[in-house]
Amino acid sequence: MNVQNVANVLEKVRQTNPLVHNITNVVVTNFTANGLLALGASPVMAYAKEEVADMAKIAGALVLNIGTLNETEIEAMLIAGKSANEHNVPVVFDPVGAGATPYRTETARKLVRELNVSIIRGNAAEIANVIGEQWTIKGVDAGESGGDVVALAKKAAQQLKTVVAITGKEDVVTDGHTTYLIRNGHPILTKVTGTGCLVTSVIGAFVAVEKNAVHAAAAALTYYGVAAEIAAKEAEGPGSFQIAFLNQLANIGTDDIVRHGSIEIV
Ligand SMILES: Nc1ncnc2c1ncn2[C@@H]1O[C@H](COP(=O)(O)OP(=O)(O)O)[C@@H](O)[C@H]1O
Ligand SMILES: Cc1ncsc1CCOP(=O)(O)O
Ligand SMILES: [Mg+2]
Repeated sequence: MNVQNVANVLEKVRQTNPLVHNITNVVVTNFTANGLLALGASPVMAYAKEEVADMAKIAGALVLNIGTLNETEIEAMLIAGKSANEHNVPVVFDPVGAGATPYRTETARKLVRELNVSIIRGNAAEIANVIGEQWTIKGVDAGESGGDVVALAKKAAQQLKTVVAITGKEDVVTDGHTTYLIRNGHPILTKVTGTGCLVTSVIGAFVAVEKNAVHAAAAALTYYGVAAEIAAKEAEGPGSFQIAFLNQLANIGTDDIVRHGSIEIV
């Protein structure tokens, strides 16, 4: 996977407009739908247990996010996830806040235990908590906490038998064997709520068209980071950044990714 491959996967998303079924949190719902539309994907949010199995099976990917979890929603996630698994629809999981409360941690573990998750995407602290590792958060950016993020990602991938994407100052994607490091993005992403949740759904759109889950996640994170870098140049603060970022998710193309993308195997 190199920058040209990243651009190729992006073009495939834009040409095929994959349906991404999200069961996500109430904070980020609108931003996620708009971000997926800007990318060129087709977002749908569907939560009722009566319909999630039917929606998941026609989707290109199912994205599960426990940001504002409750029992009704978790029940729907399990029904949707089992339907996706039966119909070979990839499941992408964001364990928002794992470690913050026992309920979140236990629910995240239950979902990865009971479902076949293709990709789990979180910050370092969340991924560490899902696998029961100690991880100290210093400041906002868990990725800067001094721990070995690559080692953590590999350990999580081997333990959970899934592709793991850890985001932060640098992003790591691994299946436990092949590991990519992506050095794109901008610190202002941490000043807009939902930028982690949106990138998980963007990974969903990419894995809908690129079946190699490591390649899909690495491509999505590179594209996302480049869009953020370009948007940050024209933003005065978090407010105008959010708008500029949505614009750049739609506007950037092959040239921008080839020029600014930073993706390497480590
Ligand atoms: N310090 C940083 N510098 C550059 N990009 C960052 C930084 N922190 C986070 N990002 C980017 O912000 C996006 C969201 O990641 P993150 O903040 O880790 O998610 P979450 O909000 O779930 O904790 C990712 O694309 C990541 O690469
Ligand atoms: C603030 C908040 N509270 C519960 S979910 C949520 C959004 C988290 O979004 P992200 O993980 O993308 O920063
Ligand atoms: Mg998050």
